[in-house]
Amino acid sequence: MDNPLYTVAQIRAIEQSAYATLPPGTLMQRAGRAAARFAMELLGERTPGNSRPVLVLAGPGNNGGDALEVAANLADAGIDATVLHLPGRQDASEETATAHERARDGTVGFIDMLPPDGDWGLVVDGLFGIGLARPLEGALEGDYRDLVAALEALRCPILALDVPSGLDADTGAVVGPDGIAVRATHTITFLGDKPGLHTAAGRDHAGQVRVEMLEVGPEHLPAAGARLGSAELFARCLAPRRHDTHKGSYGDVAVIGGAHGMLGAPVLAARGALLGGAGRVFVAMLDAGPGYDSVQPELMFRNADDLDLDGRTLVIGPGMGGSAGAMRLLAKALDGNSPLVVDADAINLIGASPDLLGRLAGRRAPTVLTPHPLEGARLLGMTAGVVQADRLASAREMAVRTQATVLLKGSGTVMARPDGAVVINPTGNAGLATAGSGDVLAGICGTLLAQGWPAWEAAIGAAWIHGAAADLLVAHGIGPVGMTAGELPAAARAVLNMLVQESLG
Ligand SMILES: NC(=O)C1=CN([C@@H]2O[C@H](COP(=O)(O)OP(=O)(O)OC[C@H]3O[C@@H](n4cnc5c(N)ncnc54)[C@H](O)[C@@H]3O)[C@@H](O)[C@H]2O)[C@@H](O)CC1
Ligand SMILES: [K+]
Repeated sequence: MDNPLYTVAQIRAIEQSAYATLPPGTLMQRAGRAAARFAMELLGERTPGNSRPVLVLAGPGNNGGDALEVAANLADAGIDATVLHLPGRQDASEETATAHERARDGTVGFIDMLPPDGDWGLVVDGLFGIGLARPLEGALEGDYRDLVAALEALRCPILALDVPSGLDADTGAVVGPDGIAVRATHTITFLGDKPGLHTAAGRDHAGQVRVEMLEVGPEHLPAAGARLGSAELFARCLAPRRHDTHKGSYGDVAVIGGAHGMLGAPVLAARGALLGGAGRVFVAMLDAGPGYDSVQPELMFRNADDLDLDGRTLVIGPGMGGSAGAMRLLAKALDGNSPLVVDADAINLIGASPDLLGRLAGRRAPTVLTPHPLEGARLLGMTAGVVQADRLASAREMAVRTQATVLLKGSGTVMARPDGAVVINPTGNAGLATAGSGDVLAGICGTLLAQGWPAWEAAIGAAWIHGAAADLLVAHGIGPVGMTAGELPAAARAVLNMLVQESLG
């Protein structure tokens, strides 16, 4: 299944192309019908026979027109719908004006302000969609800010039309330095899915996303530069294991890191690599550390300076620090021909050294970088805030500068390639916001490279499997609160085996 993600500019182009073949207002009417159906599903799910009214928030533009259509459709279905309409200063479009008339002519109720004691069965957010041009603000502009803040206190489902109001559909950032956006439980998005619903603040604001194409056919759709991840994107790498194999058949991983005081990081990465299926896994410590891992005694511990790096997949950086020794080892790893995952301190070192960056960009072997936003920011010479403001553009820029596959961690992990292709990972949860989970991810990425996966599939697969492992743990009550990184490798192993099993059909 292909899950394209379109920019606002592309959605506008799809709209224009489709409108050229349709009578005016058709798409808005279709959007209104589809969203009203979704609203009724949500009302039905809550309590059968729920008679609490639906509050529909309608803004000044066509997103508000969609909302008015929803209200009219709900009223036609006998549902008590109340519209809070904030018309704005400019004239509404013809379609929105028509939708307004339709709602006015029916049994829809209209109010001017949110009653303090409203008891709603559902709120429909049709304030702003892809036309949001600036942050939501106060009094002069119709009290959008206070209205959205007041929704936070409601306990009913909130269905956002197209995009939760206040969220940037391209980036997933809340618009404005001190901005606010609707926190929806569900979003029905029109004419194609949008990256901003799946990364940065997007996942928290969009809730569950349903894509509604409004009967617009594929001939109107452009090529997407970004897509939402799925197991199908790496399915071709999921080979069942043959009987006649041995540990050498599944690759060696060496995790290089572990300066004094940070010895756990490479061990976590190594456990991720081992349970992810590599034949043999080494932990190459920079400083004297433990001789073995009592939890996972299969791991082989070496001094980093003594380990032969050739013929192994390397994961370099976890807990590595920034010593001269670390730098020397990193230069050696970058110059070699081994598949490589560059993580944590190794990324910081590259960010501070044009020489190391040059060696990285000159590599030929498969290479994946796994920065979190701050490491990514160091690589680009900017702040983490700037990276987060546009995660897709930042990841693309990192991929261009490093000529490597980049996996930018965070809610809605973004994978980017130097040619500009982007995938946003859909799995995972807040349980991953814990020390060491990134080390395990680097280990999983390394183990997939060691088993022969190309860099792109290894990055997409590692993010997907790591997130799905966290989702599996949550399903068993292990998180999101209190999930630990050490619990991830076994869960990732379960996910990987399930995927292999499923790939057999
Ligand atoms: N693109 C399409 O083909 C379709 C679009 N539809 C809907 O139309 C929406 C886009 O409509 P519009 O382009 O009218 O844009 P919006 O309805 O998202 O908002 C634009 C309006 O809001 C005002 N505005 C923007 N930011 C503001 C702010 N912070 N405070 C106060 N006012 C602000 C603008 O001046 C303009 O009047 C989509 O998101 C979707 O919901 C649907 O009708 C289906 C078809
Ligand atoms: K909206």
